[in-house]
Amino acid sequence: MVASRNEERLRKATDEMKKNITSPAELDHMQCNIRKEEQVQNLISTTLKRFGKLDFLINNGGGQFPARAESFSLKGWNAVIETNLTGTFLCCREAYNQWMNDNGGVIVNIIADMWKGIPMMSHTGAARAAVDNLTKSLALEWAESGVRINSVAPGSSIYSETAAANYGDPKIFAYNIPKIPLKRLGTVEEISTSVCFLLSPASAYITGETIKVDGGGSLYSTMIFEVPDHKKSKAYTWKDDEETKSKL
Ligand SMILES: CCC/C=C/C(=O)SCCNC(=O)CCNC(=O)[C@H](O)C(C)(C)COP(=O)([O-])OP(=O)([O-])OC[C@H]1O[C@@H](n2cnc3c(N)ncnc32)[C@H](O)[C@@H]1OP(=O)([O-])[O-]
Ligand SMILES: NC(=O)C1=CN([C@@H]2O[C@H](COP(=O)(O)OP(=O)(O)OC[C@H]3O[C@@H](n4cnc5c(N)ncnc54)[C@H](OP(=O)(O)O)[C@@H]3O)[C@@H](O)[C@H]2O)C=CC1
Repeated sequence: MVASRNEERLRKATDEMKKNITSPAELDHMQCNIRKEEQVQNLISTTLKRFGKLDFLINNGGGQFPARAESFSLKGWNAVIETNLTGTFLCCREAYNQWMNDNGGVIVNIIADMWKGIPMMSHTGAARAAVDNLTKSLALEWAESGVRINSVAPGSSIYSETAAANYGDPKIFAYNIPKIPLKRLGTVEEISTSVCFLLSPASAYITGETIKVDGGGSLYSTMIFEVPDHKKSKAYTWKDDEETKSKL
C-alpha cells in the first residue's frame, strides 16, 4: 500500500511501479495525510483488510520549507513538526497497535542529514533528530514483540522534483556536489536499496540504528549555508574575569 495526500501523484506512482513489478506482488494506493490521526488509523486498518497482514512500514513522507528560524510562524513550525515527527510517530503507533504487537514486523524511518544541524531548515533538523531518537526508544520498547525499527538518513543530495519545485531552484541539489566526498548526487535507488536491506532478513540483527546514505557528506562540511563573516564573538580570558570582578 502506497499512501500520501495527493491522489493524482499516487495514481501515477503506483501505475509506474506496477509496470516494473515482476513478482506477483499486489499494489494499491490510498490517500492519507499523516498529520491526521484518524486518517492514519484508517490507512492501517484498510491495509490490513486489503492484504491481511502488515510485514513492513516505511515512513518516507516528509518535507519542509527553507527559512531562517526567527521568521517561522507557529503555524509553519507546527506544519513541519507534525509532518516529520508526529506523522511518523502516528504511523509507527498504529502499525504496532493494529498488527506488529502481535505479529512482529520491520519499520524503516527516512530522516535527513541533520548531524551538524540544518541551518535554514532548523524545524526539519529538530524533527528528524527527534525521529532518530524515537527510533532507538521504539527499538527497545518493541523488541519483545519481534519488531525491528531503523532509520535511513539520505544526504541533502538525492534529486527530488518536488523539492526543486518547492525551493524554486532546479539546481538546489547540485550546489552541494563540491561538499560531498564522492563528488556526485545520490540516486533514489541508493536510498531504496538501503531500505530493502533493513527490511530484509539480512539485517535481522540490526535494530535502533541509522544508516547514513550521503556519499560521506555528513563527515565533511555543512551543505549550502555559509556563516557570514562577523566580529560578534568576544574571546574570554582570565583578564576578563578580573575586569568582571572589579565591576561587581
Ligand atoms: C533536509 C535537507 C534536504 C531535504 C530535502 C528534502 O526533504 S526533499 C523533499 C521536500 N519535499 C517537500 O518539502 C514536500 C512536502 N512539503 C510540504 O508539504 C510543506 O513544505 C509543509 C511541510 C510545510 C506542509 O505545507 P502545508 O501547506 O500542507 O501545511 P499547512 O497548510 O499546515 O501550513 C502551511 C504553513 O507553513 C508555512 N509555510 C509553508 N511553506 C512556506 C514557505 N515556502 N515559506 C515560509 N513559510 C511556509 C506557513 O506558515 C504556512 O501557513 P500560511 O502562511 O499558508 O498560513
Ligand atoms: N531528496 C533529498 O535529497 C532528501 C530527501 N529526504 C527525505 O526523504 C523523503 C522522500 O523525499 P523525496 O522523495 O526527495 O521528496 P518528495 O517531496 O518527492 O517526497 C515527499 C513525500 O512525502 C509525502 N508527504 C508530504 N507530506 C505528507 C503528509 N502530511 N501526509 C502524507 N504524505 C506526505 C508527499 O506526497 P503528497 O504530496 O502526495 O502528500 C511525497 O510523496 C522525505 O521525507 C524527504 O524529506 C531527506 C534528505 C534528503
